Amino acid sequence: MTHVLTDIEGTTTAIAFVHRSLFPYAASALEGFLARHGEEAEVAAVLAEVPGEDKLAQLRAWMAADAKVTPLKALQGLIWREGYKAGELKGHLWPDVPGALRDWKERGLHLAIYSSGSEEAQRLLVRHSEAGDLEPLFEGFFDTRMGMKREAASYANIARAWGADPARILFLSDIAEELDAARQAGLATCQLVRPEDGTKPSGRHPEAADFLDVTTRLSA
Ligand SMILES: CSCCC(=O)C(=O)COP(=O)(O)O
Ligand SMILES: [Mg+2]
Repeated sequence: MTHVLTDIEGTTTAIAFVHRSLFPYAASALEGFLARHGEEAEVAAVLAEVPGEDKLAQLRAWMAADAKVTPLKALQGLIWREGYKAGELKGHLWPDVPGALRDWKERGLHLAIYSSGSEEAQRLLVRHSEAGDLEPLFEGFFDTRMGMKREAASYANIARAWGADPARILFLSDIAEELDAARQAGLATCQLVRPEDGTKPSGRHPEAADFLDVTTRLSA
């Protein structure tokens, strides 16, 4: 294995942090953020991708459905940027994650993230993590612009963009359907089955309880 591609929610980071901190933060800040920044080019460009007249209503409907749609994920990233910079947010990483990532990097492994969260949201979470700035450890931050996470073509797109042989990429996720799609594209897979997140083993992918388990698998 030469490359490790990791999911965030349920893999590096507690599901509870995403659903009880990040998402509520964005939901409560949304209306004020649009009032302050809606005319700015960066935000207006995202809003142009939101269908219908009532952008706020559409965004709130997507939030309620946890829709993994690119314009919502982009806007959440812009809102979280304000929160991280204000010190109101800190990126959660499970205790086993920072040391393992540094170890893998020191071994010469290439590291990247693939999440439905936008590239901006990914960078912010690891830059402002509880373990400090881990952004330099990663070569890539792939999001739904590469495709949806349950589609095999997305992983082929990522391997091509990363310049990596799919068979030498290990994809880490908690979601079996994402791992299925990655396997279909020729990637190696490992399901993170973190008891703290209540993840259920799929029984069709190799499993790890944490990143220390993954290190053991990488060393095998
Ligand atoms: C980068 S932290 C925010 C994660 C996020 O917005 C999200 O929707 C997570 O979805 P995933 O498909 O990566 O579990
Ligand atoms: Mg996940």
